[in-house]
Formats: sequence, C-alpha cells, structure tokens
Amino acid sequence: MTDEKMDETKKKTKKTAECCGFPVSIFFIVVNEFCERFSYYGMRAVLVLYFRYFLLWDDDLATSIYHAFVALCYLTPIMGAIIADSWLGKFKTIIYLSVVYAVGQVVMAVSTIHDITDTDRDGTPNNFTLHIALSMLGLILIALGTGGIKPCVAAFGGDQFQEHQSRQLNTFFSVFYLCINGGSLLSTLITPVLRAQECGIHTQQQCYPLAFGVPAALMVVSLVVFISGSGMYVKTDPEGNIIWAVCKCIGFAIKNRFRHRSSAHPKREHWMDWANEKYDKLLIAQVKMVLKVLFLYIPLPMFWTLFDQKGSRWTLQATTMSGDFRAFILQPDQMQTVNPILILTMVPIMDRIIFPLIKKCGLDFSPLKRMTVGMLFAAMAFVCAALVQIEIDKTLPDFPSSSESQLKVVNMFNSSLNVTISHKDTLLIDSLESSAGYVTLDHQEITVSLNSSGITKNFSLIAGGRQTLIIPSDPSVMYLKEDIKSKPREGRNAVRFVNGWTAVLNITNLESNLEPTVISNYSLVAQGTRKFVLSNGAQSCEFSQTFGFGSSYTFLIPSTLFSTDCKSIKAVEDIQPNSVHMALQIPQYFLITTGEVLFSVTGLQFSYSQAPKNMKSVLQAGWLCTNAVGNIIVLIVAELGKLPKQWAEYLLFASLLVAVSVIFSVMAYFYTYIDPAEVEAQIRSELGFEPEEEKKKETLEMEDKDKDQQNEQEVKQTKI
Ligand SMILES: CC(C)[C@H](NC(=O)[C@H](C)N)C(=O)O
Repeated sequence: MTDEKMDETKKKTKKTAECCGFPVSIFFIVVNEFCERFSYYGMRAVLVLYFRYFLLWDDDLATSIYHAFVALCYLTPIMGAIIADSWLGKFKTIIYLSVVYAVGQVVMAVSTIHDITDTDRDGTPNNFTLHIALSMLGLILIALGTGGIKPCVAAFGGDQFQEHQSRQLNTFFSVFYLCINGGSLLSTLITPVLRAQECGIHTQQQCYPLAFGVPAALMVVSLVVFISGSGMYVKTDPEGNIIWAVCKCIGFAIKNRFRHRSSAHPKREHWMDWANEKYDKLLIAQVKMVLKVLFLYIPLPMFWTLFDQKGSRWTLQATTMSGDFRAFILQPDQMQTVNPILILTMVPIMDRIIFPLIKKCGLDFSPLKRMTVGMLFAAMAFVCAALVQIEIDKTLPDFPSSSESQLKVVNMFNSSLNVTISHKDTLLIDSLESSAGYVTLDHQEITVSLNSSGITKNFSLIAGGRQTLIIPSDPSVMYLKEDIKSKPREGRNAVRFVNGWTAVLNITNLESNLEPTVISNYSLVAQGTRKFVLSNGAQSCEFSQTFGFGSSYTFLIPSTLFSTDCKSIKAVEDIQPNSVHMALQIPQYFLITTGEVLFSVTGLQFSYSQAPKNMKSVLQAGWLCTNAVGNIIVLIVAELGKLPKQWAEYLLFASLLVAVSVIFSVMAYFYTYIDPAEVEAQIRSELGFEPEEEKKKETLEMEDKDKDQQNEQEVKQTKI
C-alpha cells in the first residue's frame, strides 16, 4: 500500500472523541448552525421593511426582490456542493464561503447607514444608488455564502459519525433542526426590536445598522466556532470532479443508448447500463442511486410553495386581524415566530413519543410515508387559512370594484345639510357629522347639490377609488379628498384631521401644520391609546383615542375646539378595526409545522442516508433546490395567478398539494431503500477491489507494525 493511500485510509478510520455516544466535534457544528441561522433569519426578518422604508421601494418590488433573494439562497447550494465534493472538501468550503457570507453581512449592514450619504443631514440618504448597489452586493455575497455552506454543514455533521452510530446520526439531524429553529426564533424576535430603536450620527432614524449589524456579528461568531473545532473533525477528502464525472457518465449512457436504438441490440436492465462500455460499474451504480432520489424530488417544490407563504400571504392575512392577547400585543410579522416555537416543542415530542409509539403499534412509518403525510398536513393548513380568510372577509369593508366609486360626505358647516348626489341619493347630514358609511356609485361624473343653499357643483370621481367630500364652513368651496381603499399596512391605523377651527393648527403626529378648512394627509399610528396635542401657538388642548388594529379614522375639529378643551372633536370611523383574532391562525401554524417536521426533518435525513459517500453534499444541494423552485413558484403565482378571492387561492394551493402528494406516494411506493455503503461494498468486491473493512484491518495492522518497529528501535537505542 502506498503512503498516500495509507494516509487516506487512516483518516477514514480515525477514532473521534465521543461524549454520550456522540462525536464531540458535533458540538461545534450545531453551535455553528445556530449562529448562522440566527444571522440568516435575523437579516431576513427586517429585509422587506428595509426595502420598503429605507430604499423606498413599493410593495411589489420589495416582495419580488425578497423572494428572488430567498430563491437564490437555495439555488447556490449546488455551487457549494460542487466545490466541496470535487475540489476543496466540505471543511475548507465551509470556511471559505463563511468568510464570503460574513463579508456580505457586513456590507449589508454598512449599506443601511443613512449617514454615509446624508450630506444635507435631513435624515434621508442623498445617494440611493450607492445604498442599493451596496445592499445588492451584500445580498449576493450572503446568498453565495449561506447557500454554499448549507449542503456542506449538514453533510459534514453526518460525516462525523461512525457506522455503529446510526441511531445517534438520526438524533443529530433532529438536534441540527432544533438549532436552525432556535436561531431563527431568537433572531426573528430580536432584530425587529433592534430595528425599532433610533440611532444615527447626524439625525436619529430607525436603527437598521444595528438590526443588520448583529446578524453580521453572529456570522463571525459562527465562523470562529467552526474553526475552533478544527482539530476534532473527521475530514473526508474530495474525490475529484465527481459532478463532471457523473454528467459525462449520464451523457455517454444517453448517447450510447441512442446509437444502439435498433431492435437488434438487446435491452439493458437500466438505461444507465448503456454507460458500461466506458465507465466503471461503481460509478454507474452511484449515479443510479442519486438519480433515483433526484427523480423522487420532482414533486417536492410544491410543499415549499405553500410553506414559504407563511412569510408573505399569512403575514398579510395577520395584518387584517387583531393581535391583542391581553397580556401582550402581537405584531403581524411576529406571528411567524409561532413556527420555530412549535418546531422546538414538536421535534422532541415526535422523536421521543409519536414515532416510537407508531413503531410499537407495528405500523411502518418509513421516511417517504412521513413526507407524504407531511404534505397532507401542509394542505390542511391551507384549508384552515382559507376558513380563517372567509371569516376575515365577512368583517372587511366592501371596497369598490374597478368600475365603481365610493363617496362619503363630511359636513363641517354650522347646521344640517341635505346633500343630493346626481339628483338621486339624498343624504341628511348633521353639522360636524359624516354620512353613514360610503355611497357606492357605478359612474364617476357626479353633481352635488346642497338643497337649502342652492349650491350645485360637478365632480369627477376616481374609478375604483374611495373619496370624501368635505363641506367646509363656506359650502361653496366644498372639495374632494382621496381616502385609503385598503387596510392600513402592518395592522396600524390611518388617521387624519379636518380643521374646522378658524386658524392654522399644529397637531402632534402630523407632518405639517394644518390650514383652516383643510383635511390632512393620513398618519399611521400603532395600536393602543394615542394622545394628540392640538395647538395654535397661544392655546393648546389634548385628546386621546384608543385604536385597535387596521382601522382608519377622520377626526373632525370644530370651531369650538379650545373652549371645549378638545372634547368636541368628532371621530368618524372610515374603516373599522380588525375584529378576527390572530389566535385563529394558530391551527394553521400548528398544521404546517407538523407538516414541516414530517416532511423537512425527514427529507434532510433521507437525502443524507440515500446518497453514496462521495455525493452526500450533491444530494443535500438537490434537496435544498426543491426549496428554491418552491420559492420561484410563489414568485410566478404572485405575479400571474390573481384569483379574485384570497380564500380561493388558499384552497387552490391546498388542492394542488394534495394532488402532488398522491403522485409522490405512488413514486415512493416504487422506491426501494438502500444502504449506499453496502451497495458500494458489494460492487467493489465484485470488481475485486479491497473491501473497506479489509482496508481498515490492514491500516490497523500497519499502525501496529509501525508501533512495534518504533518500540524495537527505542529498546535498541536504550541498550546502546
Ligand atoms: C428551510 C428549512 C426548512 C429550514 N427552516 C426552518 O426550519 C424553519 C425556520 N422552520 C432552514 O434550514 O432554515
């Protein structure tokens, strides 16, 4: 045996330090994963808000770039796997790409410092191009890093286990999953709080640098932890450009099959056997194993398509619900933390109680069956989401269709008015009151007549819009103001004021002073009791209003404002607060998380156990790719599939997933589980290669011989 070969075999049979049956090196790997996931999910939690409120992108652009970034993060694992399996090995790949990742996080954090381009010190950046360029660079580096290391870390963890530790290996994947979710839970709770702080050099702004800076620091910690375990790892060397070899082998098999397509040539058991002429049996067998698993993956993206809508559609659904849990208030985006919380409780319950119980009952709950059941749970979650949506829809205002217009009338005149719209609808409105709700019109050109005064005016309404007609103290100057026609975002409340007082007013929460007879723009206020101070310089008074979630109010300020100490201010409710409680989302979160435990944790283990030794990262990457495709489907559906009712879209997704899970169960039925190591060993022995066990024995014998020789020499030297 050559020295090189001996070194390699020694490495493979290296004894690792153990604790409770687990390799000690695993500790560094799971801590590394925890910090990395904290970094990733922490950054992701505030990313859309950064796009929306710092870069000032609109909702659509912000959501599209967000999903494109997530998709990229799950496409880059292929690159990581290629680098690891065919060039650097998993250990070095993790280190190099973690450096790229940490640099990306730092660049991203720097891009959020508004002071770097805020030359006029007004609190907003002056060179958006620089901020956008930096953040895109940061995101690309992060996607390369996080995606690149993702297939390697799980597979590298698996490599630390010896053959006799298969039970511990399964536990490792569960603990690994717990760490992912522990990191995700903490970061999604912490980074939004950091963002809500105010910071800045010249002007105080929402503290995005801190919200992105902490994840960057955690990524550095993750790298340091991983390097610290360096001396303890089992590091398997890359086995040449395996992906290229696999592609060439498949290409040759297809070409060869095509060349011998006439019936004169006998059929072969498997189409890959057409590569027999040129490639060795072992490689062909390995390719067959990988292809069999990759084929099974084809239906899987549909699961992720549903799963990833937690962060988008479900969060939007939560914005139309009430988050008042009495003891605490939950913000719509915080509802997502229910998923990692449930994962942290359910993985141990499943592992310790449910699966052993199922086994005890003599039921066969094989990995592929678990995954199928997982898909059905996810479909049920979407049925629940549809039911909740139907409840919410009952409480939502009837917003106008694209051909309709809606009109509300506010009377600031000092006596009641009879307002006739287009000679048809007559509304009697008291002073300092509004019409009851909106009048829906199917035409836009209207005539408004104030019957008592004989004033008549023509207006052109906005098609598909909501507007308020303000009749001020001088009715002849009545005017229209556009209203919001959807629930205010993030469960906040939209408020505005009509100034019926005789002079300019300063109102807290409003951007600028309010001229007499004018209606202000909307300001957004959070849930809870809010205080407004109104002043004219000489006098002031304050009034409070308690807000729920997602409401809209117009406050009418009378001419008697200061004499009544603000008590005469009238609140007109334009959009009622959300009344369906966010707790109703818990069942759907519970179902999707059960689905995730059955589908995702099992899929991770399955991808590792069914892969040949030299292609473990490749299959991990294939598994993660199903996630990327799922996200791309979300992007496409968001752009194209605009169903008129949200509940119908949820039901459509649920039915699609049920159909896909049926197809998957048929495919799974025909799949036979294998032990790749056994298959490889068998082929090796058929081909007359030395079996691994023999190699091990030989290495140990060589080591013993080396030791004996050393001892003999030492004895001789002592004698001399
Ligand atoms: C994408 C995976 C399913 C996994 N995510 C989770 O476990 C979430 C937080 N429950 C990950 O690897 O990030």
